[in-house]
Amino acid sequence: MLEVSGLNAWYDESHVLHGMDFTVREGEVVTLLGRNGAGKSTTLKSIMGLVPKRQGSVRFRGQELIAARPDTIGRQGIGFCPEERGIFASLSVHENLLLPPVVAPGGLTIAEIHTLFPNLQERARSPGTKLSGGEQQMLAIARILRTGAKLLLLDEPTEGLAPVIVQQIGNMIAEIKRRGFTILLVEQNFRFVAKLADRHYLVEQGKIIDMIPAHALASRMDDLHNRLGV
Ligand SMILES: Nc1ncnc2c1ncn2[C@@H]1O[C@H](COP(=O)(O)OP(=O)(O)OP(=O)(O)O)[C@@H](O)[C@H]1O
Repeated sequence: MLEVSGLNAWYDESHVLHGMDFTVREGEVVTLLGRNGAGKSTTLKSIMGLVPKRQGSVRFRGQELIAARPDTIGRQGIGFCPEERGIFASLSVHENLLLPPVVAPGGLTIAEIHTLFPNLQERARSPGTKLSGGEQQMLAIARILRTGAKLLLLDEPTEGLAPVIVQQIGNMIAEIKRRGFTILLVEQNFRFVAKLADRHYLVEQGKIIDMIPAHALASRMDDLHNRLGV
């Protein structure tokens, strides 16, 4: 579904990605693991066309997107949930949900979103500011499920959240996968991704240095703790 090859990215003079190569197949949950500053967020932003300069190849469903603009990339069916979540404080939960344009058929309806996220239904009229961190994260993910995007790029969805909320987000991602969405996930929370993902890519200094399938994760734990510094 997504094939990234030889991806380089820069912020002004700063060369951050140095030839990233990886793939995400339809229906998979795939993670990017790595230390702070390894280039994980920049990889998601580069796929979306949100870095000042990028080179290489990003193919989505066979179509080359390396020269495309962010709105064109979104309309191809890629949804991005940034680390800062992007909830509009002055809008209600319902208004936030309706904000992104529908880009393709097959997105979840508001009724389906409310079934999946009962909290968001209860809070439909509340302003974005009144939401807890966990509710904001759920809203940020729910919002892109509506658009018909089939590949979701999620940047650290559990950051700063309490363990019980992390568990809820995990259940929600498992349910989204069950419904046929494909997910590329950046995470620091190792325990969280271990249960969810099909494969893990290890990122170091702007490159993929290893790929670990889910079944091999247990035997690699010590090595990974050392490499990730967690
Ligand atoms: N907007 C920016 N301008 C300049 N440099 C940036 C910018 N954003 C990130 N960087 C730099 O790019 C490198 C990679 O950052 P990135 O955020 O992709 O790392 P990461 O692996 O996602 O880690 P983190 O979990 O800390 O976000 C870092 O050295 C960072 O300082």
